[in-house]
Amino acid sequence: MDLDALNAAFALPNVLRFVEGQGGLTLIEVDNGLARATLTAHGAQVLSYRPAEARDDLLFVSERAYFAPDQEIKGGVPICWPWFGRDPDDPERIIHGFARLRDWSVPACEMRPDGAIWVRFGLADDESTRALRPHYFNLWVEVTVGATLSVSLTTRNAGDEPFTITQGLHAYFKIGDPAQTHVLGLDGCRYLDKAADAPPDAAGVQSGSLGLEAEVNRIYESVPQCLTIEDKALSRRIRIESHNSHTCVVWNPWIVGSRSMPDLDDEDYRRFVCVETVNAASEVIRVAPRQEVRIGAEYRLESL
Ligand SMILES: O=P(O)(O)OC[C@H]1O[C@H](O)[C@H](O)[C@@H](O)[C@@H]1O
Repeated sequence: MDLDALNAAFALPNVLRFVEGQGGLTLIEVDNGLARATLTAHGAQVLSYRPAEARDDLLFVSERAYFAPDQEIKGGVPICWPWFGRDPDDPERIIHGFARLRDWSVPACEMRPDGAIWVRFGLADDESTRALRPHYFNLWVEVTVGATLSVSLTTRNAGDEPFTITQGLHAYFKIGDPAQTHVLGLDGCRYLDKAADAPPDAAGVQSGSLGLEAEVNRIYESVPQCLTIEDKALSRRIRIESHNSHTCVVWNPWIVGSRSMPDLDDEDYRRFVCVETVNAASEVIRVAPRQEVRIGAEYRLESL
């Protein structure tokens, strides 16, 4: 990407600049008084967000994450599209779709009246995407870095045939200690249990808050709009407000899972939990010709 051109168009002295990061990836560094954040055009991914008064980052990024043009980055808020989980057309394909492997363009970037920085990333179909899915599309990821962090993903069907997608904002939240972390707001929600030792069609109903004591890999259905991660070790709450999503994936790979993933440290299961705003499982989204659909989430940190 042409960093000089991006900086000439959008840089704001001491507030926003484009730099080259590890693996040659394009990074956007933001420090606007409300928060500090790092975004990358690779996958249109937020890598880091820390509000001005916060001690710790909202997000986790693995120290073993790959930073390379054709790899996904383990951490931050990966964008999963046009399939979430396994591709129903071909389960051998990369999990969670191709959007997070691509370099997105940065067509717009501005400071809002309240001082927040808004960035728009764009991606459109090309020969290689049409080889995987024969769809004509425009995608936008919009990120707002302010007193809260907002991420949204808009899909526009640019063709004449309807298509279906599943998708997700696969947020990796930093935690201080799994034993002192709970996910609140899922009480009474049905879930599909995808943990490695669960039988193929295992399901359950959440009772009370969800603690982290073993592998968790659950797809919760009909979830409320607002969920909370309470983290006593970091003395904070993370509020997650989702839009156009009624499904939430909670994932912590625990010890065996962390050890099995080359881009995670063996101990990383102690350092994050994923609480993902998704359209997945039975929540498949149909996009009619010329129609736009949007999924989004706003993340807010509060002290305990
Ligand atoms: O592809 P990754 O970023 O490693 O994420 C991988 C994980 O994502 C989701 O949370 C799924 O529910 C898990 O089954 C999967 O293992």
